[in-house]
Amino acid sequence: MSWLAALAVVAAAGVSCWQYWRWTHRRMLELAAKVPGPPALPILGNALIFMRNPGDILNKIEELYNIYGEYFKFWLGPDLNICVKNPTDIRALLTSNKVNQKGPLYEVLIPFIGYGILSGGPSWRNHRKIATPTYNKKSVEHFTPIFNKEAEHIALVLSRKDPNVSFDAYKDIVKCTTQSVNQTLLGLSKEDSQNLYRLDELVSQTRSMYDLIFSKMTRWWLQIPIIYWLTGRKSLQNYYIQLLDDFSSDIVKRRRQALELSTPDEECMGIVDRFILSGQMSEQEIKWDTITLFTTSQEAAAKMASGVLLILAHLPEWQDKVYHEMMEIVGGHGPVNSEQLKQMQYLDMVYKETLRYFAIAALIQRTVEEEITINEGKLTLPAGTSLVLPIHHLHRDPRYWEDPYKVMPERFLPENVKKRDPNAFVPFSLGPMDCLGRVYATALIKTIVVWVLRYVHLEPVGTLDNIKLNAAISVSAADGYNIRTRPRAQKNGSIRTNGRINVVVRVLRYVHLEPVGTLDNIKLNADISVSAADGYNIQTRPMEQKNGSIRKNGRINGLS
Ligand code: HEM
Repeated sequence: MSWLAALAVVAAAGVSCWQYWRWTHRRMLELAAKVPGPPALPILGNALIFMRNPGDILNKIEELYNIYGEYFKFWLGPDLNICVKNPTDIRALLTSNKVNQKGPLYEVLIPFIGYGILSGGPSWRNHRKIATPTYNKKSVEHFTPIFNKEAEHIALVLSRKDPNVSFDAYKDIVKCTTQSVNQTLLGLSKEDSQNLYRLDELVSQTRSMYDLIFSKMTRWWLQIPIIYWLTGRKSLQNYYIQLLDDFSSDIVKRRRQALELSTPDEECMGIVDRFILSGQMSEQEIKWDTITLFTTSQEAAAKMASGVLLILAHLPEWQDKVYHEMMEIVGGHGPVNSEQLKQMQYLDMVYKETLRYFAIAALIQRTVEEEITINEGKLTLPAGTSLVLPIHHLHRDPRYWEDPYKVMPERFLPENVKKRDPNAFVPFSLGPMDCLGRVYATALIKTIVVWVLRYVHLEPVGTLDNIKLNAAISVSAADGYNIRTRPRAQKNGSIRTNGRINVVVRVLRYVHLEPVGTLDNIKLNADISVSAADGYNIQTRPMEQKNGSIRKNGRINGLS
């Protein structure tokens, strides 16, 4: 009997809480009732429809758009989510000062990276302000030599792959972006960068860490602590948190020691130095934002650079276009600079198509802080709504993208861009919480592509149709970025061998070779190894004397 009484009390308390919640949220409920969406269960809302793997979640959202149109709602427990796919409204919302907070799903990131630049919270604005100068155009210019060095190195690595064996380009490219980020954004020396504590472990574990975080975001029952613990996920989380802490502590320690000896120039100062020197952040905050900036940078840039290589491998005519454009503007060797990158229009088109197709942040979420009206005055979003903005779906909306599942860099030809709503392409998001690394990522990724194309010809594996995506935290090709590479020398019998321009080619660039005597019956000397007994006698004539053409001051114009 006493059990029944207790149960009745609990039930009554539950109903009272529910009634109280409905009363305090009556305005939200009233406005939500006007937005279409799938029927919701009590307490759970629509959480069950998101119990699926990361790739399928994108398909489910697409299905809901097809049923309910470009504005629809769903409930995750008591959390009202409204999805908006209208490009004009997306711009208005992302740039509105009524929508200046990240959404509740970012809370799942807090144990890993605390409140800060990516996860939002009270310190977001200040941390972002401190970090921003390292991402601007001038700073990125200073990073060019490091981008070139690391990109050349990885191109050489790719040129040594077996041309008959496919591999996941990401696994190599991420080493390049990691070393680049360490020596630029994080301000580390090459030696420090290569010896960071648990670096390789972190890079190789990032995907499983994202899967863990994403599973907690999308499976409601994992938010119940006892279930999280019982499924072993809590101890896995602890392992990742320790890994992140060890890694970031080592970076901050190294930078503190370096700063005791000297302070880098303002223009090329890394972010960790800025955090330390600002005197406005606790040690823990510095470590959290160091981790945030490390992973957002090296991992996103590597995925996107691998995506560009994958697309070029599958579209040989575009690979040729980009290659020839590169040879014309930059040439076969030497560093590439930002001015040259800007002139490479074909490369830019392929890059943009990659950003569209592999939109790294498939869905972003914000919290509506004050009521705001959209859809030409027809829809009011209540305060407290979690706004879901589907960059992935916007980038595949057939109203703006013909044959959206097809990879077609020509979509970004100027005449095609002109015809399209500019807000239909927002790979870096918009507004005050947009991507900080846009300029940085673009320069690094394009530099990598230039160097790789110089060294190798990219060849496809399988087809490009319907590549499966993994949308956990940041989008990637679920089965990897699989390609084959063939050194350019082997493909067209031309000049590059193991990353060095063949000596003969270099000589031919500088001089015209002329004979001495005849080639008939040359006497050989056969002791130990054969040689021309009377020597290899020739005459040389500098190129400009022969044809008055390109050589100036002993250098080949634009090439050496
Ligand atoms: C091409 C590669 C990249 C793409 C497409 C991209 C895209 C994005 C997007 C869409 C967001 C908004 C995320 C959200 O609201 O939840 C974002 C945020 C951010 N990105 Fe990137 N990103 C890329 C590379 C980078 C790189 C290389 C860096 C660092 C250099 C970086 C740093 C950041 C940071 C710090 C934020 C958080 C900004 C804030 O909330 O204040 N990203 N990025």
